[in-house]
Amino acid sequence: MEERGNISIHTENIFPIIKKFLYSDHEIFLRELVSNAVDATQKMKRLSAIGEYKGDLGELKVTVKVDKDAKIITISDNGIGMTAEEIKKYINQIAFSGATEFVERYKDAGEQNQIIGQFGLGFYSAFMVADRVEIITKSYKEGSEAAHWTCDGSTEFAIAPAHKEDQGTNVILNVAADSEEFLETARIRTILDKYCKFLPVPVEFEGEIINNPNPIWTKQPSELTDEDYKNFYKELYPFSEAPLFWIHLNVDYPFNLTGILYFPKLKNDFEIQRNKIQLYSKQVFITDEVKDVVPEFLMLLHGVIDSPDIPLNVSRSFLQADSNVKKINTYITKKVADKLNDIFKKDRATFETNWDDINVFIKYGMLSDDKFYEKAKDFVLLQNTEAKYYTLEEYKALTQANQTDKNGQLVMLYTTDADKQHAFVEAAQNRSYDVLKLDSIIDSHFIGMLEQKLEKTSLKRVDSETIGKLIEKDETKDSVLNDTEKEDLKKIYETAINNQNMQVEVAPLAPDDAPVIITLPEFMRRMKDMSKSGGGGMMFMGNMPDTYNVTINANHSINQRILKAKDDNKERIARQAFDLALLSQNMLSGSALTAFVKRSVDLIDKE
Ligand SMILES: Nc1ncnc2c1ncn2[C@@H]1O[C@H](COP(=O)(O)OP(=O)(O)OP(=O)(O)O)[C@@H](O)[C@H]1O
Repeated sequence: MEERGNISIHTENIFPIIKKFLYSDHEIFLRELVSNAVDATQKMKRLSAIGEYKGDLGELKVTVKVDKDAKIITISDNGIGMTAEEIKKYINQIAFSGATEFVERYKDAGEQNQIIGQFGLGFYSAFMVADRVEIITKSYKEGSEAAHWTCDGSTEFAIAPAHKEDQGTNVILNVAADSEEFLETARIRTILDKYCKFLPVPVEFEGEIINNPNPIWTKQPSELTDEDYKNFYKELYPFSEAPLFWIHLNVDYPFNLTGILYFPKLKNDFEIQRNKIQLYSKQVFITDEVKDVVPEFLMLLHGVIDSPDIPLNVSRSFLQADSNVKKINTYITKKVADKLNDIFKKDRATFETNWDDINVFIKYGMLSDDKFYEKAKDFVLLQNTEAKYYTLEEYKALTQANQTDKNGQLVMLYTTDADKQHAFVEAAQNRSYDVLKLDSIIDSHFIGMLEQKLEKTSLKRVDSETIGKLIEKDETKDSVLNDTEKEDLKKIYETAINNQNMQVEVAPLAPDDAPVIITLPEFMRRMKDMSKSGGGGMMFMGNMPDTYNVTINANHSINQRILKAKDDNKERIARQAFDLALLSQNMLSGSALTAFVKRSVDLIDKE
């Protein structure tokens, strides 16, 4: 006999809310219904395991079918099914989650975490796409009668006896006119692929099993080979290059979390590579926007995190304040640091080979997270121009004796472009100084951080001063020129250069140092860099022209020759020497370059 009734008071406003609130995400109905079907089959397994169900389980499976002509989507399972009473209780009284009762009854059997649904939207999300929903279901309980429930999206429902051979549930959606896009098999396949790819029970669509019910993150690391991890990466990102290495996460206290994080080969465009971590709850895909769950600097990693303890359908600000999320954040950071330390200790060669790809994570992490800095300071590497790698400690040991200045400050030299700054790198090497390669965007911040954290240490770009000034020692160099000669030389050069932004100075350098050296002071450059990246209230600096220091080597024979040259030739030679300095730094162009070439031809012609 058919029975009619009203869905409980809680539901008065639920349908408009479901339709409106979830408007943008209608496709989620399929995730919810397939998840319910999967839960029902899992419960069956559970009942069989604890001896409550003695029959043959058969092949537990969920099937999704689309009948475009009849405008119907059916989600079927051979799980526990429901009696008419259970439908009334679990489906009609929607505020009363069936899972709660299930857990109550079986909590002593353990593993109830596996059973509780956490997705919050539930069965009624079906009404986002259907104007009539039917359930035909038969309980696993012996002698149960099948039941047929129908509801048209109002608060009224009908329930009647039905015929169904096997236990299990068919949820039948009569798709609404405004949702017919979901009758396209391609669309359904895409949705299944997104949310159901790793559900723990086989899901069939169009005669095929579309999921991998045993993804590797649910297994023990000891069961898995490197090949397994690499293959899984391919499964997740079919078009990506093989990952460098990975971390298998596995924790059950104080929260539950499993997963695998991969270190990808980094491309230049970091933005594109973000949001490559997928968040699951009990193998159901939730989102790939993991901001707040994963520390910012680790968002460049790829992979999967699965946790039933992450609150899912809550607002962002709540997520940030959630204590589980904070713990998860800390845990992941620690695991990543430990893993890196492990590789560094066990296989430094591999660590060095991969440095180009991982240094951005590590530096970014050190900059943004003090705890990570504390761990990473032991394995962060500095690379010098000879492509050798040192830890901070090792590098200090290497340079301390030779590169400590007269004030006891250790000066580490670096280049941002070993080719362009070649003359300066060579001048440093001539003094047996070591030069680091710090050339990525993040390095300018990294340099600042090192200066703050390392005691009595500064970093200077190799072309920011003449070598004698970069690392000032106590020794004073004798000058071959007296003060009047120096003053004369300065004036000759000033006239020859004729540019206010070039600060000329005459200094006694080594005779084999270059005759003219042009430098952009470290302080000036950093301020300009800062204003370019919009920080530090230094915006005005960005518009100022670069002011270079031009150091004339008093001890170089050319400069002595200039003083002795005929008056009309003095400035010509000075200009030529200055242009050569510009040339060595790639700063000579336009009419100055043309003039230089002409002058050079003249000079050769005269020889
Ligand atoms: N395919 C099914 N087979 C058996 N029981 C089902 C099925 N679908 C739903 N149910 C019952 O209906 C209840 C309500 O489902 P609903 O999806 O609204 O909430 P839930 O699954 O408990 O929690 P969630 O909000 O996570 O979905 C379930 O707990 C379950 O007892």
